[in-house]
Amino acid sequence: MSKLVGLVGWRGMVGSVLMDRMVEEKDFDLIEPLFFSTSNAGGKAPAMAKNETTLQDAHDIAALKRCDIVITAQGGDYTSEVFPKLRAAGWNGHWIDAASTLRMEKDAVIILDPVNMPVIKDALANGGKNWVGGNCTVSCMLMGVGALYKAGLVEWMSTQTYQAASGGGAQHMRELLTQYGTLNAEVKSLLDDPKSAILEIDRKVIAKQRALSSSETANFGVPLGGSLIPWIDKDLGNGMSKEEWKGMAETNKILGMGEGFGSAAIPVDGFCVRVGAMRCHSQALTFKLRKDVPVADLEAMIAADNEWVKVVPNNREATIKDLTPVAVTGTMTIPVGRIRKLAMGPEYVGAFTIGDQLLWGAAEPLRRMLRILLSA
Ligand SMILES: NC(=O)C1=CN([C@@H]2O[C@H](COP(=O)(O)OP(=O)(O)OC[C@H]3O[C@@H](n4cnc5c(N)ncnc54)[C@H](OP(=O)(O)O)[C@@H]3O)[C@@H](O)[C@H]2O)C=CC1
Ligand SMILES: N[C@@H](CC(=O)OP(=O)(O)O)C(=O)O
Repeated sequence: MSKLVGLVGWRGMVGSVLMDRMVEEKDFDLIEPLFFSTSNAGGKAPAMAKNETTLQDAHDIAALKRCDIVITAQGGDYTSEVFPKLRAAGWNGHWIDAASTLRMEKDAVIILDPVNMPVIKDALANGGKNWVGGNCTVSCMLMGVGALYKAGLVEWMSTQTYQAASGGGAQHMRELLTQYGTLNAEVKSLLDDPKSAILEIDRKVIAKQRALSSSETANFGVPLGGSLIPWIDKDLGNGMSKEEWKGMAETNKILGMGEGFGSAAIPVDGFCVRVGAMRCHSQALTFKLRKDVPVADLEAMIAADNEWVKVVPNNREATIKDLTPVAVTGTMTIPVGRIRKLAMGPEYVGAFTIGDQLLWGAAEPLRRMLRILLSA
């Protein structure tokens, strides 16, 4: 008999991408889905429903308890409220979650199976039941350059990120586009006149950016269109943003290294920056390798690591064509390019990588974990 799989958060942005991928990969052929809602219990479940066509109340512990597996992309507040109650009620099913809430819990595994299948298998063999998707930036980075970690080559890594508006959620994407629209409208007549002075356009744009209404900056707090914001997530009070903290903590946990695994953690640190891209997170990486390895060998290792990674030749033409958010958005491809030795010495290597933060950064690891559980 098919497993009963509860789906919570399926109509949100991450959830919608997840549903699309599940349909594409025919995951629904293998399960009996039970759709939940926090706002429309009793309503009609989406077309993927089979026998269970009524939306269940996502806060109804008894309804959730019926499920063999629950997948949620509803968000951290939902997880904080419902997950402890569900476990306390004696539910022993598998919980697959997109939110960060449980990620660093001892009994939770951060799932990214092309990178850490051994860690997942080990946890499964030991009765693991809690599976959490990683931070989008970390997951996309490891899909690209995980090979260097697996080979034990990385002494440390520094990341400089260029994170898209979608990381904040749907409203942030809308706000970014509204800001771009407002700025364009402000100088439209000057742009239409090829003889207009660029410095006048520039003056008007900066004046408008500084005067954007509070409703036009309600989500980011400041203008992002035509600007950037070098802070993402909470202020940890020690000069570090929470997004930056996740880089080292999650990279090591995903790889089964550092605290809790009886080995030294690999240092990962840098700056996380919000830019005016829509839904792809990009990162410039600096590696200190444990030894001097030729660039061609590094490229070969990266290219052979998984079926989605694609090495982009380090030349201008290939880079501007294939190594941009516009090229990558909506695809499963993880391009890694700009791979070259840096001036600091032969063990120092630079690379640039991009991933769709709603696919590999959020939805895809969840549906792949479902498949792993179904085939276990
Ligand atoms: N955004 C991101 O980049 C990432 C997000 N995550 C995690 O996933 C969680 C969900 O994120 P995200 O998908 O962006 O959140 P959304 O705000 O898009 O969706 C969350 C929920 O909001 C409710 N909702 C209310 N109004 C609407 C509407 N107009 N359209 C769709 N849904 C609506 C839905 O619940 P209901 O149907 O019950 O009303 C939905 O499941 C995050 O909180 C985070 O924990 C993880 C990785 C990346
Ligand atoms: N913080 C990420 C998005 C996200 O949801 O991250 P996390 O899953 O670690 O909370 C960003 O803003 O780009």
